[in-house]
Amino acid sequence: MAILVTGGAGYIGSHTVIELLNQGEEVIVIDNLKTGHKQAVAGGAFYEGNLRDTSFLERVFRENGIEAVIHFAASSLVGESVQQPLPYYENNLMASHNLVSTMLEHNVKKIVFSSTAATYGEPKQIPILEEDSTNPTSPYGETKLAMEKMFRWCDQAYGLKSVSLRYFNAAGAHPDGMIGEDHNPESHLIPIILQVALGQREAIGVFGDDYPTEDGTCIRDYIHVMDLANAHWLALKSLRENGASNVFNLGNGKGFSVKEVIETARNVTGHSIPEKISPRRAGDPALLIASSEKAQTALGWKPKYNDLRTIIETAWNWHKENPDGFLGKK
Ligand SMILES: NC(=O)c1ccc[n+]([C@@H]2O[C@H](COP(=O)([O-])OP(=O)(O)OC[C@H]3O[C@@H](n4cnc5c(N)ncnc54)[C@H](O)[C@@H]3O)[C@@H](O)[C@H]2O)c1
Ligand SMILES: O=c1ccn([C@@H]2O[C@H](COP(=O)(O)OP(=O)(O)O[C@H]3O[C@H](CO)[C@@H](O)[C@H](O)[C@H]3O)[C@@H](O)[C@H]2O)c(=O)[nH]1
Repeated sequence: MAILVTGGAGYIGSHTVIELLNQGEEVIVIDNLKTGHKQAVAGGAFYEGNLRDTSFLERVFRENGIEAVIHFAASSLVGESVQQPLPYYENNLMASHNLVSTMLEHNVKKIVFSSTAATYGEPKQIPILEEDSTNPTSPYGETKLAMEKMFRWCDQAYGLKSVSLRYFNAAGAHPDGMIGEDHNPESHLIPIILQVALGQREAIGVFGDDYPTEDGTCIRDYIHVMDLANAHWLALKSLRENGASNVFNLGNGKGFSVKEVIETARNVTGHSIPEKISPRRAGDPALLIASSEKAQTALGWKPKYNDLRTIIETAWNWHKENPDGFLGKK
C-alpha cells in the first residue's frame, strides 16, 4: 500500500518524499506544478493534475492501493491571501473537500495535514500551545483552520483519522544540497535574503519596524524542513499505531526577529546584505513562537537542526549551488 503525497513537488512536500522513501515507504505524488517542480521529486510515482479535478483524483485512487494521504497541496501565502481571498477558499477548502470525498469513497481513512501557525492569529501567550485560541488574521489561516475542523467532523461522522501539523516557519534545505526552496516569485524571508547575498536583488525590504517587539520587526519561529519531514513520518506512524486524530505544533520554541535573521545571514554568507525598511505586510502577526512539547512527547519528535545558523547554512548551500533554483539545475 502506498502513501499519497499531495503537493509532493513543493518545498516541504519534496523533502518529505525523501524522508518517506528513506523509511522504505511506497510513494505516489500528486502535484499540478503551480508552485512546485517535478525535478524536486526524488522518487515514487508522479501524477500531474489538480485536486480540484475530481475525475483525475478518482483515477489516481482507482489505479493505486493507497493506505494514507499526506496533504501539502495548497495556496500558502499570508499576504497574498489578504489581497485575493477567493482563490484561497477554492484551492484550499474546495480542493480538500474533493480529496476527502474521494478518500472516503475508496475507504482511505488516514490523513496527515499541513496546517499552520497562521491558524492562531495574534497569540495571547508565548509560547503558543495547541489549545490556545485560534483567531486567524488572514484568509489563508482561516481556510487552514476550516480544513482542520472539516477533518474533525469527518472523524466523528465517518471515522476519518487526521493529524494536523501546525508548522511555524519552514526554512533550510536538504543537507546534501539535492533540493531546496524555490518559489517564483519568492516571497519568503530567508530565500529572499539569500538572493540579496547572491546579488540577485539589491536589498531586503523589512516589512515594518514598528511592531511591539524589541527591535520593532516581526518575530517568527524557524523550523528546518527536514525536521518537518521527519514529523510527517512520525505522524503517519502514530495513525498506524494508535489511530487517534490529533493536532500538533511544530517549531523550535525560539523566536527571531526579521533583523536578527538578516544579521545571522550576514554572518553565514559573509555578504553585507543591505536592508530597507518598508511598510507592514497585511495579515502578519507580530510574534509567533511554538511550544512543540506535545509533538515531542506524543510523537517522539526531536528537531535535529535547532539553531538558526545551521538552518540558514543549509539554505545558503542550496542557493549558492543553484542560484536559478530547479530551472538551472543540471
Ligand atoms: N512554508 C512554510 O513556512 C509553511 C508553514 C506552515 C504551513 N505550510 C503549509 O505547508 C504546505 C506546503 O507548503 P510549501 O511551502 O511547501 O508550499 P509549496 O507551494 O512549495 O508547495 C505546495 C505544492 O502544492 C502544489 N499544489 C497547490 N495546489 C494544488 C492543487 N490544487 N492540486 C495539485 N497540486 C497543488 C503546488 O504546485 C506545490 O508543489 C502548504 O499547505 C502550506 O500551507 C507551509
Ligand atoms: O521580503 C520579506 C519577506 C518577509 N518578511 C517578514 O518576514 C517574516 C516571515 O515572512 P515569510 O517568510 O513570508 O513567512 P510567513 O508570512 O511568516 O509565513 C510562513 O509561515 C507561516 C507559519 O508561521 C505559514 O503558514 C506560511 O505558509 C508561510 O509562508 C514576516 O514577519 C514577514 O513580514 C520581510 O520583512 N520581508
